[in-house]
Amino acid sequence: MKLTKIELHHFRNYIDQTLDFSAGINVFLGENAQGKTNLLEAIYVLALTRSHRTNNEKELINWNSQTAQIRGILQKRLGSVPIELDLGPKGKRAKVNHLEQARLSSYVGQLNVILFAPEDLSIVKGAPQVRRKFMDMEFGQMSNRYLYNSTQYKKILKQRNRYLRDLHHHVQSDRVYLDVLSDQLSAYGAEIIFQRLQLIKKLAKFAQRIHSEISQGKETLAFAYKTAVADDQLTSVETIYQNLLNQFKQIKEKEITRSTTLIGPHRDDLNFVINGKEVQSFGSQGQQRTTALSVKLAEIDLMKEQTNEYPILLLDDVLSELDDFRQTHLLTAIQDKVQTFLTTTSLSGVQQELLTNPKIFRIENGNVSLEK
Ligand SMILES: Nc1ncnc2c1ncn2[C@@H]1O[C@H](COP(=O)(O)OP(=O)(O)OP(=O)(O)O)[C@@H](O)[C@H]1O
Repeated sequence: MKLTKIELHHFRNYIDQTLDFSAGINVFLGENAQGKTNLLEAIYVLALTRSHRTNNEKELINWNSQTAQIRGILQKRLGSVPIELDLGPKGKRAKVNHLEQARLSSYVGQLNVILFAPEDLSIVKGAPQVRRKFMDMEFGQMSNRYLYNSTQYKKILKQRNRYLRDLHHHVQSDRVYLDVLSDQLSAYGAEIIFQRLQLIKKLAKFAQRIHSEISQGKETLAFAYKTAVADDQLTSVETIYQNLLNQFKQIKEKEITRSTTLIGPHRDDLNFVINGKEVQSFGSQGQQRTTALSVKLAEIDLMKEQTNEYPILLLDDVLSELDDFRQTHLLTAIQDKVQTFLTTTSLSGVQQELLTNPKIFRIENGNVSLEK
């Protein structure tokens, strides 16, 4: 999959901007605070309908405007597909082939992106929510079912937490309704956990091979999914569902006292293990970086396997964070396969011989010019 063109209207500091992209490497080059990341963000938002760096969508719209539009032309195996996302005070509207989509979840997945930013280097050591967000963002793009389940799960989780609070403060007393919410949460939660397990297994297979290559055969990387559901109950959606439901019955009083849902995929975690030891606790900085890189590269392969198209790679100021050896791995792995967009303040820290025919866009205060 390639993004051949993008049009921005009133998106951040871009008033009216049209850019034609190379199918290979595209570089957004410029000083700080000129609008490089805004361009990557526009591609990310066009793909996922939400930003990777803000939950406040108003921030995406130019300060002097009420609405913003992002349009893109995708080149897929089966032909060219125009997509469009409109942002405004009434929310978001998405179009594919000029047809408005009733649900955003049916739109996500048209354009698949993988973002690699310096924060991703903390995927190993960072807080568990970083890894949960990672799973939700990646798996949601690969599977509409996953995206639907996690949207429903979040909705019911919110309701359930509110209801637990009400029970705690005696605003409500009907425990049967709590059981109804527990049942619904267990059903969506079981789907999510089961799908995560399956996709993690596939992701691990690719990551293992890549990690072994980068570590020159010295290290074996494995993934461990941490959940409140007992290992021997993880065999099917049904067993996970029953297990969650039973646990909810047992911890009901505790949850009311704490006014929050204590188990489920929103509390789960993903751990990385090298040669039998958890990288989180024991890994060196180098091992953590190699793990992060292996996971990112594995995502590309997994997305290709799941969707039959290579995703687009967005590298936000990350090359300068990687040493030559890891840079070489990254750039060789994507060469001639994956359309890439990277931001940098300078090309001097980048191994330019590995950037084949890059199209270089110079960004100055929201103005874009092509570098000869
Ligand atoms: N909603 C908005 N409307 C207008 N301008 C905005 C808006 N949001 C951000 N900007 C401007 O965008 C610029 C920041 O752009 P961006 O985050 O892309 O920086 P960058 O070029 O990636 O720099 P760095 O290398 O520091 O990350 C700032 O000048 C900021 O004032």
